Amino acid sequence: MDIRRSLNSQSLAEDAARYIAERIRKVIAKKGSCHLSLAGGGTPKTTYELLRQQPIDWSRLHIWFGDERCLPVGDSERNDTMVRLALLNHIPLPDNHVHPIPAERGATAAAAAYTKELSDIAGLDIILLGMGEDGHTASLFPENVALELSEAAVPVFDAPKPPAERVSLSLNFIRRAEERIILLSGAGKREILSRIIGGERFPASEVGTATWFVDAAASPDCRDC
Ligand SMILES: O=C1O[C@H](COP(=O)(O)O)[C@@H](O)[C@H](O)[C@H]1O
Repeated sequence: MDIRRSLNSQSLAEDAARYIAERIRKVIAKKGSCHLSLAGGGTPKTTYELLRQQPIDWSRLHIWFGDERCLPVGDSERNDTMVRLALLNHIPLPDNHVHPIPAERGATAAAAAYTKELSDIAGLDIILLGMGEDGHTASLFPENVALELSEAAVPVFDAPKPPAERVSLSLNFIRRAEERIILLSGAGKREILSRIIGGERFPASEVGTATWFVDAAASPDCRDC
């Protein structure tokens, strides 16, 4: 596992924002555009706020989402609401470069629509992911049937973390991206990370090769924090 440790959540956000910006620039230099998928939840918010200050040719970036909660557009618990407030509202990105998951239509219809939209591109260049305290990533929860589905975007029901109905990129599709970056912050993540390092399997450990940005509180090797 490629684990990059940061002192605290602020330095994790700084380190991750710098790294992500550098990766985006590399992809744009090579391909002319970059398809980036973003994570939701609380962990990446500061990273997004710092990412918007980085020198990036935003006109060449496309934003996708790793998962969405089935709530009305604009709901404060939606992942795309957080991403708009922290990043998208502050950068000159063409409207048609933002690809929200239409989760307000319900999980089944939204997953089908997003799978269709994703079929227009060759694949994602970079996927940012988080990990929950139960080892879930995107909206792929341990033992949930969505883990077995192979379309690009899949409906998720019975998620143990509210709301129960969600849409997620599938494990299959996440594995096919060019690059994965996982952000982990806080003591609540330490036990699961330690079990993953010890060889136990959780959805977050199954995404394929990834660069893990971990702060001291989440790090099993940090005895004093
Ligand atoms: O519900 C979700 O949880 C994970 C982890 O969130 P965090 O608040 O613990 O950082 C997140 O990656 C995912 O996008 C989100 O929908």
